[in-house]
Amino acid sequence: MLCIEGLCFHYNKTAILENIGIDLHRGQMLSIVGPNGTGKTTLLKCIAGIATPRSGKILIDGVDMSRMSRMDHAKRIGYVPQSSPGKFPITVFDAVLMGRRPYMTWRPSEKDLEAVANVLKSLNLENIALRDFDQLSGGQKQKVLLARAVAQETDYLLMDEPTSNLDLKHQMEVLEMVSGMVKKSGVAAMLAMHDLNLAARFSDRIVMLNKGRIFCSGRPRQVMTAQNIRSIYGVEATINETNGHPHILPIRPVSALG
Ligand SMILES: Nc1ncnc2c1ncn2[C@@H]1O[C@H](COP(=O)(O)OP(=O)(O)OP(=O)(O)O)[C@@H](O)[C@H]1O
Repeated sequence: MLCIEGLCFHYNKTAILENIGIDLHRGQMLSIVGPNGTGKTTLLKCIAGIATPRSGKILIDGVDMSRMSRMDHAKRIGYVPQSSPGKFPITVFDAVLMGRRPYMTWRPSEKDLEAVANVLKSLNLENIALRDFDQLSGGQKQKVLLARAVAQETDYLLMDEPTSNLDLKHQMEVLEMVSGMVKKSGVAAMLAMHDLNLAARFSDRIVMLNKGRIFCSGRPRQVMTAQNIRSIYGVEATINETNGHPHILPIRPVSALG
């Protein structure tokens, strides 16, 4: 289990996250939602070890993350950033192979190469395996970064807006794949999501953040209410039920009601 307790994060003197407490169990998909600038990326960066919390604890399977070596952390937590690194002058295959770094010595083993080939196949990336990463489209890059994290074979997968650059088909492909890993392999996934309908459809639980604090959390039906969406997003919305999931239909910004 990934357990976040009383986590606070500041940029200089500005509080960005305050008293965040979240439990993520294996076999669960949890989405973090909330307006722009509310701290979703910062929270994922704290768990990914890129940002250092001012206080609070992150326990990974009972072990305090702050006491883990970088390699131990990398064997447990995979992270797919929101945007790709600036220049990344390597092939797609090599970019995905970087996910195997925690397991490799100075050269990849047969197992590493096989793991990369399997991930490229499952994400339909085989046909671009030898292309330069820098020359890919935004959506292709996003899938390659996901492939790199999947090749890392961690128990916990963090994804920052994993569908933001993807067309409809690729959004479904990526979320179906992650959902399959969660259900079949017992991986736990935490996703920062802007698309509330995709979050409602694929998540077991949703945490709604507002101004760096947890506003509410629970099953999609408990969180995706017209009242919560009005309070947090300032949007009047109708919530319908489609295939057993809440479906949010935004009507208008609350301020435009006059
Ligand atoms: N390097 C930084 N220095 C100072 N403040 C920062 C820095 N990075 C982010 N922030 C601030 O931290 C707050 C939270 O940002 P964060 O990116 O975590 O929000 P978010 O919920 O992921 O936003 P979005 O939905 O727009 O991606 C914002 O107010 C942002 O301006």
